[in-house]
Amino acid sequence: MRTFDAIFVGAGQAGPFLAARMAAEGQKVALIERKYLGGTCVNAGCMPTKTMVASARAAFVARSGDRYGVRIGGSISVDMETVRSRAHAVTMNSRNGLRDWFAGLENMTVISGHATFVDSRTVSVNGEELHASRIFINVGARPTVPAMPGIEDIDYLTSTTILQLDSVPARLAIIGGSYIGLEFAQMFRRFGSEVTVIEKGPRLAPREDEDVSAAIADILTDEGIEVHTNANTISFARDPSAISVRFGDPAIAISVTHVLVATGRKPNTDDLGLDKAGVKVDSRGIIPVDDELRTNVDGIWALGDCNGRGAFTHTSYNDFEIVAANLLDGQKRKVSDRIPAYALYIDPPLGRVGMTESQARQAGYSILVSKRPMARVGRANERGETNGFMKVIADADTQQILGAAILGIEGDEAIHGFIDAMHAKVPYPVLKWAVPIHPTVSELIPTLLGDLKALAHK
Ligand SMILES: Cc1cc2nc3c(=O)[nH]c(=O)nc-3n(C[C@H](O)[C@H](O)[C@H](O)COP(=O)(O)OP(=O)(O)OC[C@H]3O[C@@H](n4cnc5c(N)ncnc54)[C@H](O)[C@@H]3O)c2cc1C
Ligand SMILES: NC(=O)c1ccc[n+]([C@@H]2O[C@H](COP(=O)([O-])OP(=O)(O)OC[C@H]3O[C@@H](n4cnc5c(N)ncnc54)[C@H](O)[C@@H]3O)[C@@H](O)[C@H]2O)c1
Repeated sequence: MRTFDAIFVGAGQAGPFLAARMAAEGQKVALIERKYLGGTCVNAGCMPTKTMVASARAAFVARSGDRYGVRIGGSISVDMETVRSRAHAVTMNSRNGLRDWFAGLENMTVISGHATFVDSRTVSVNGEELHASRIFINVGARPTVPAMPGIEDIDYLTSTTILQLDSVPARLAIIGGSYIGLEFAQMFRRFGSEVTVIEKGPRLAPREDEDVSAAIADILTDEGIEVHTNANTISFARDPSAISVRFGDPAIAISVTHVLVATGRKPNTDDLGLDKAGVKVDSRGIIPVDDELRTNVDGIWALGDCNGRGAFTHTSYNDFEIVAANLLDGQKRKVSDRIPAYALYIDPPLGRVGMTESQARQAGYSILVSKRPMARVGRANERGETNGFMKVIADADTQQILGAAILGIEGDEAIHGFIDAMHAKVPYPVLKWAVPIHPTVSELIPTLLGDLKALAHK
C-alpha cells in the first residue's frame, strides 16, 4: 500500500488543478483517471463541440456570403473528416498539455485506472491500495439514456459517440431539446443534415423563460430544423435501411438515418464503492455536499458535476477554487456565493446569469424588467444578424440586478457585463452612467437598465 497526502479520483475540471496546487506546496498527491486527462470538457464536451460549432458557423457564413456581397463559386459542402480531425486536434492539444504539465510536477503521481473505495481513507486501483487522509472525488457524469420502446434495437448516438462520425448524417433525429440537443441540432443542420428535434416537454430549453424558448425555436426552425415538443411517447424501430421514430399523440412517424439521445447526464458514482467509504448519494446518484464541498464523511470532498451544485466546466473549476482557498489559503469561500451563469452555444448564443424572470416572480420579488430586441442593436444590424433579444430583471426594492439573458450575437461575451455587476452587487442605476464602446452589443446595457419597468405578469 502506498500512502499519499491526498488522492484525487477522476481528472475532470476541478481535481487536477487542486492536485497541482497541493503538489506545488510540497504535498504528495495521487491523481487517478480511468480514461483521459481533462475529463468531459476536454475530450467529449466543451472543447470538441465548440470547435465543431466553429466549423458549422464557417459553413453558415460561407452560405450567407451572397447577402454580404461575397460571391463564392460552386456549392458549399462540409468534409466531416476535416471537421472531426480539427476537433480532435484541439482536444489532443489540451490533453497532452495536461499530461506534460503533470509529468513535470515533482510530488504528483498520475495513475491510469478505475478507482474504487475500500474504506474512507483507502482506494483501490489496478489491484493496488492507496491510502490518504484526504480524498477528492471529481468523477463527472455520463449521458443518460431513458427507457424508450425499441431504443436498444437501434444504434443510437450519444454526445460522445456523435463526435466520431466521419460523414454527415442524411437525416438526424435528436431526442431532447436542451443544451446538448440544441447545439448538435444547429451544428448538424449547418453541416447539411435534415434535423428533427423531439422534446418531451412543452418547449425547448425548458429551464429558460418562455420568451427565450420561443426565440430559440424561431432561430432553429428558420434554419430548417424541425421541432416537436410535448413528445411524450417516443419509440423506435429498425428497418433495413433506416430507423423509424414514432412520437406524440396523435402519433407522428419519421424515418431517419441517425438518432442522437440528448436527455441529460448522470453522475459516475454508481461504480465507485461509495458505500464502503460511507459516502451518501441521493436517488439521482448525486453526492450531497456542504457549502465548502465536503461530503458527509470527514476527509472526503466531491467536486464538479457529481455534486449536483453545477453542471459546467466553470462551476467545476470554481469548486477547485473554493476548496483551494479554504484548505490552502485560510479563506472561507462558499459555493452558495456563486451566481449561476452559463451559455447555450447555438448561433447566436444565449448568455445567461442569475434568475429567469419567472424564477424571480415565483421567488416573490417586486421585479422590474427591461427587454430590447437585437433588431434594435446597432452592432447586430451591421452584422446582418438580428435574431434574439436582451433582457434584464432587477429588484425594485434593492435596485440589485436579479438576472439577465442575452440571446443574440456575442451574447456569451456581453452577458459578462451583468455577471460582473451582479458579483460586485452594484445597484443598477450606477451602471446607467457607464460609457460603453460603440458599436458593441454591450453598449446597450446602460440603455437596457435605463428602461427597467414594473410590468404586469403576462
Ligand atoms: C457535449 C457537451 C458539451 C458541453 N459543453 C459545455 C460548455 O460549452 N460549457 C461548459 O461550461 N460546460 C459544458 N459541458 C459540461 C462540462 O463538460 C462538464 O460540466 C465539465 O467537464 C465538468 O466536469 P467534472 O469536473 O465534474 O468532471 P469530468 O470533466 O466529467 O471528468 C471526470 C473524470 O473522472 C473520470 N472518472 C470517473 N469515474 C472514475 C473512477 N472511478 N476512477 C477514475 N476516474 C474516474 C472520468 O473518466 C472523467 O475523465 C458540456 C458537456 C457535454 C457532454
Ligand atoms: N453550453 C453548455 O454549457 C453545455 C452544452 C452541452 C452540455 N452541457 C451540460 O450537459 C448537461 C446535459 O445536457 P443535456 O442537454 O443532455 O441535458 P438537460 O438535462 O439540460 O436536458 C435534457 C432535455 O431532454 C428532455 N428529455 C428528457 N427525457 C426525454 C425523453 N425521454 N424524450 C424526450 N426528451 C426528453 C428534457 O425535457 C430536457 O429538455 C447540461 O446540464 C449541461 O450542464 C452544457
